[in-house]
Amino acid sequence: MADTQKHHTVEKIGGTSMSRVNELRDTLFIGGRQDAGLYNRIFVVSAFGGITNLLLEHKKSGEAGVYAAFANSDGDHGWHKALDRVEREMIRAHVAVLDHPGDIERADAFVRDRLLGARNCLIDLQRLCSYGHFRLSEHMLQIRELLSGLGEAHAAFATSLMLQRAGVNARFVDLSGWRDEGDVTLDQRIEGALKDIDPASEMPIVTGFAQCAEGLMREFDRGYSEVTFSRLAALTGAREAIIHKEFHLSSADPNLVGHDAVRKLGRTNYDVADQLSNLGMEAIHPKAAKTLRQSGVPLRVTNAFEPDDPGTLIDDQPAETPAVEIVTGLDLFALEVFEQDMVGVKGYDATIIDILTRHNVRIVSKVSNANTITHYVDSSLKVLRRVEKDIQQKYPAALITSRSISMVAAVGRDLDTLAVLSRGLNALADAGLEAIGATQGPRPVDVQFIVEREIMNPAIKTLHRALVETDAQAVKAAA
Ligand SMILES: Nc1ncnc2c1ncn2[C@@H]1O[C@H](COP(=O)(O)OP(=O)(O)O)[C@@H](O)[C@H]1O
Ligand SMILES: N[C@@H](CC(=O)OP(=O)(O)O)C(=O)O
Repeated sequence: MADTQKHHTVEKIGGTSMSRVNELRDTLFIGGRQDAGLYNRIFVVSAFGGITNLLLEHKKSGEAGVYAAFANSDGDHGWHKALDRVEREMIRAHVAVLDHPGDIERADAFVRDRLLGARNCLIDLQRLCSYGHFRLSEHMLQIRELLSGLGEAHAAFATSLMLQRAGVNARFVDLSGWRDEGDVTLDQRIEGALKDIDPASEMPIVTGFAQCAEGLMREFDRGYSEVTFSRLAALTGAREAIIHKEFHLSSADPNLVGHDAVRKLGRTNYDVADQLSNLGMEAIHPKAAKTLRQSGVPLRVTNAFEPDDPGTLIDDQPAETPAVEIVTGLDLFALEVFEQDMVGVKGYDATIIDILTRHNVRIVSKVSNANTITHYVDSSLKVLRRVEKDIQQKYPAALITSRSISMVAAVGRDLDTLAVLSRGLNALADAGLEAIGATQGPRPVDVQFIVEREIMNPAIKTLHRALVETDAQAVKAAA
């Protein structure tokens, strides 16, 4: 790309919206724009909805995709079926968004070519590793990267076909490292790919996955396309970084609480965005938020399907009026370690954390008292069993239990004057819902309620009604 421009924006489209990318052609991409007005926008796209789940593993349920099937295959070929399924679903995804038979044919060929390449690569690797000198385990990360890159490359390719057909000078920019030899950093990968592109007259459609020496997967794992997006925005000095979502960033999931009950977040800050990421809401990947914040690029989250609405601006500003901004929930496990001898002895917590870190378990929150330490963790039960075994080995007398629970959190800026904890508990009790626990830290940015999994959704609705809808009415009445 020619010298640093301040005119352009970098815009990300997530998987859910990508599955409807045809609806965005005449609005977000083209709309009323003509000629030069179309450009100075760099798009970073995720794989079509559900494709990465099939390539790797399901983000929520953990159900095996190609990667997981290959990793557990012990030389058998069960993963081939998983790859066949990816092929069918990729084709289904682009058939749903492309109109022209010529484009569909090219996209079909693209899918077949890439999947055949990936399949052969995995077969060769499996054969090589049957010799014993080569360990499959040493290549798992590269395999994960090879597989995930397929999803974004496919989506970016199909989108550029769609736009070219509509007369846009769109260009497919593949950062996935396909058949590429170079060992480049993320910055070099991005700069190399953009160096001969003029965004003032071309619209780059960039893959959300970028193959690089740091290993996007190793550092960030799922949600990586926001990392590519934010790095690209920072590196090119974008005027604004924009994430397009299926809905406005709302006070709760509109699909759950109701489209009329939720309200759009007009503005919020990075502190709130970090809490949301921690709760799996992915308003933005925390590492991506950091990059944008540090480089001074403003972040906007919009509804992709309402391109005239400015959406939510995320910056470093404090709140104008304190309020609960979002109610969201997450299924977790409560890993409880109880030992009478713990009282007054140091080191238990550090040991548990050590073990959790070794097993790569994400800690969402924790509570402790004299003889019990409970970590609320985002993990599969399988991994948690290994964690329990390791802790038990260290502390043979400890009673260790893992219980499935949900955490429902109310997040907002400056919550300290709002009595969120007590009002939330009362609202739950009034609705006949029991909280197993509740916590509020000294920094007034979130309050967490622990409930049984079966009541997570009713608890979200109840807390949203009490803490967002009622407060909004009160503010309106007072005005
Ligand atoms: N507070 C919220 N605001 C908006 N959407 C939410 C919220 N909480 C959950 N969601 C859900 O997130 C889903 C996916 O969001 P989106 O960011 O568009 O997808 P992707 O992660 O694929 O980019 C939406 O369909 C919506 O049901
Ligand atoms: N498709 C990848 C990368 C990503 O960030 O997706 P999305 O933007 O749809 O959350 C994943 O599911 O992890």
